[in-house]
Amino acid sequence: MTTLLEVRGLTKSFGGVRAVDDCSFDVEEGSVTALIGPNGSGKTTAFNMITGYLPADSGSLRFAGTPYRRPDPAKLYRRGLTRTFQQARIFGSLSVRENLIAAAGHRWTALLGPRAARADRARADELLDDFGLSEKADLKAAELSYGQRKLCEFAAVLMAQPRLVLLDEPTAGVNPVMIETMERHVRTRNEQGVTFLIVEHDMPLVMRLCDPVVVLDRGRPIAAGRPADIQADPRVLDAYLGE
Ligand SMILES: Nc1ncnc2c1ncn2[C@@H]1O[C@H](COP(=O)(O)OP(=O)(O)OP(=O)(O)O)[C@@H](O)[C@H]1O
Repeated sequence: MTTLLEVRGLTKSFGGVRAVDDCSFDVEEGSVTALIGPNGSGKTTAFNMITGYLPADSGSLRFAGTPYRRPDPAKLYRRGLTRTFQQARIFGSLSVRENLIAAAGHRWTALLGPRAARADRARADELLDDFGLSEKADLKAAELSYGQRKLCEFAAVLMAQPRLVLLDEPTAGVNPVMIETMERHVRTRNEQGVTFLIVEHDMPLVMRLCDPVVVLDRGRPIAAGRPADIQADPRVLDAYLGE
């Protein structure tokens, strides 16, 4: 296996709170890696630093062999690292299809001509079909249900054909059918070669879907390994019981 993402010594404090503390871990290409930990253990802050949405106080990362000291979200996106958010970030006033086309990242589609525009539209329609959203394609995204917005955002981040997708709580607040749907899409894309790093609180889902599992506690990784080993690790049990 090759390492797709190396996180080294990431640290971030907010005032007196050290949210992420000398955090290092790897994401192997082809894996579905989980990042778990009790509430407030620094998962989202780590995601925000990895994707360039928040500057780190110190630390670095390497993605696909390239080091990034100050990662920039747009640059990482073009290189194949993308993410979703806890609260899906979509453009409510655009149609569902337009959200996907916008996410293709071809800012110059108009200049590239109608062929490029047709290719983006065709890919958007293919993804909408895969995600069961074809019937919603022309609706304004604001009209989607909460779970459908999450699906729309997931489909949109696939437009740029990423190598690594970070999902921040993909199943938070969605119904059990939607949880299964999300799981199925992660599995399918992973079989097609997409690597995932997932923050998730639904432990049965993490145990079914993810390997390895990295556990954060107070901003530091305290364990990393196979789901069964993580479940039985006393340090992990202590971290969750102490929550
Ligand atoms: N912008 C901010 N300003 C101040 N403190 C922050 C900020 N963002 C996060 N924190 C603090 O940093 C710590 C880590 O928060 P973070 O949201 O990264 O944890 P988390 O593991 O993602 O939590 P949860 O599972 O509840 O989403 C918490 O103590 C939180 O209150």
